[in-house]
Amino acid sequence: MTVNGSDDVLLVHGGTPLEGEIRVRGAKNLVPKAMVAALLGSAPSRLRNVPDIRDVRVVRGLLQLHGVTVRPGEEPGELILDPSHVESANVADIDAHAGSSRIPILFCGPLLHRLGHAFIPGLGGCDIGGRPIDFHFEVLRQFGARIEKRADGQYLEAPQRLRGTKIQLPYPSVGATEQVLLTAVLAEGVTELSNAAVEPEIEDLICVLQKMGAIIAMDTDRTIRITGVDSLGGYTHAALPDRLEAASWASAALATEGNIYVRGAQQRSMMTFLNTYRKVGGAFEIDDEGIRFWHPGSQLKSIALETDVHPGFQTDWQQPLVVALTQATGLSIIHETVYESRLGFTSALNQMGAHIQLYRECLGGSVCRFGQRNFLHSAVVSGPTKLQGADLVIPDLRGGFSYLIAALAAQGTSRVHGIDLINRGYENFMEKLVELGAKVELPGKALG
Ligand SMILES: CC(=O)N[C@H]1[C@@H](OP(=O)(O)OP(=O)(O)OC[C@H]2O[C@@H](n3ccc(=O)[nH]c3=O)[C@H](O)[C@@H]2O)O[C@H](CO)[C@@H](O)[C@@H]1O
Ligand SMILES: C=C(OP(=O)(O)O)C(=O)O
Repeated sequence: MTVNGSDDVLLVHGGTPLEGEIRVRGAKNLVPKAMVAALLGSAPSRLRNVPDIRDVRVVRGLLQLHGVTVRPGEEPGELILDPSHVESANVADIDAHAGSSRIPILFCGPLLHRLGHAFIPGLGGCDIGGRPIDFHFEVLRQFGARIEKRADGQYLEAPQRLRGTKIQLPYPSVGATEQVLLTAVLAEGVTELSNAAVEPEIEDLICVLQKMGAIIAMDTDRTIRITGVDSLGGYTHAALPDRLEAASWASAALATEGNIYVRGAQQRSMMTFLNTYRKVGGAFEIDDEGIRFWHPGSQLKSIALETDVHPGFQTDWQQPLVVALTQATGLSIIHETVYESRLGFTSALNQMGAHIQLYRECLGGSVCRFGQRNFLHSAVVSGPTKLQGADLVIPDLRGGFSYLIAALAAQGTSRVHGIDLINRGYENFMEKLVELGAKVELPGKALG
């Protein structure tokens, strides 16, 4: 199969159910962070189940700039990361990665421990809200770091060894929780973090750090206690599978009336999604190797859905599932409580024939942080509606995959622009589409 991932328009001829088997590998929201954790060790680490996605390549490049040797291991998807010669990197070289991903912010703690200073370029990531990083800098200051914002990025230094501290996050931020973990493990003394995020990817990062020699206790009330140690070793770890990618394919099966076996999908990290999938009328069957998702042929049912921090319904599951909800009978209500601007992608679905109305109010069970603040963060989806092919421009990672699903479910041909963005978090997605029988073409290229 030859696929040139740098092409940026995909022609999608819709109307064919996706059927077959694909495999998901390690989670986009864990693997790059486990790679950063390797910086903290005094010995090489071995990370398995690593997907070939852009966020991994960005972190690999940043680690190499800081003297970490990163090479493939013996088995496919294995990386060996050797931090024996960590060194300062040239600011201009780091800055070349500006805007590429959100992971560079997590280099702060490890670099402060290893070098006493760090430079963090402007962050990238999906444009789905303001995405401030104030919690990150506040906690780093509490550990004793000094931070200076300049035009090209953030300059940090640790005049002395960072000290454990007591932290209460204003909101259970995934990134800020990881920032605390990656900093506290080598800080002097105990750190107590309350209102922490507890996503499965965070638990897996804690497993990685524990393998390296860290002492981390998780309470049931979102409190994490970390007892700093003087040094850490390497780890051998198989990354947990990508529950976000798995749910995207599950939504694709539902929207296209298909049947997809997602090898690698795990029930434990997807329980909330599976409950919702069942309420919508989707069918699934779980075995030891993965989960089969399919449309059972009966009408899909409308639901009320609120995104939330784990164990709630993950916000990254929302956009692909909304496409399937355009095919459900009745009114579905979506309340997005994690990001204030994650529903803008629906305007293109409306151009395709969907009926989705956005609201500033908090629709659904609870009032969220965005309630009185003028953000269109609730939606009512009225279905079922037939979708027609259209010209689509991908706005963000999950929105992009949602447009692919919509185009595949639609009658006629769609031109999906900006598809390279999907390579940031979906490994070999075009090969997978072809394997599932999708009729897709890269203009001027062979896809199979
Ligand atoms: C690479 C990665 O793992 N990305 C995931 C991570 O993003 P990320 O770690 O960036 O998301 P956070 O959990 O930090 O953000 C959640 C909310 O907190 C706010 N916030 C966050 C930090 C801060 O300093 N100040 C602040 O106000 C954000 O604007 C957002 O409204 O968790 C999100 C929530 O599960 C997922 O959607 C992303 O896929
Ligand atoms: C929002 C996402 O990712 P990031 O935080 O990397 O932008 C996502 O994976 O859907």
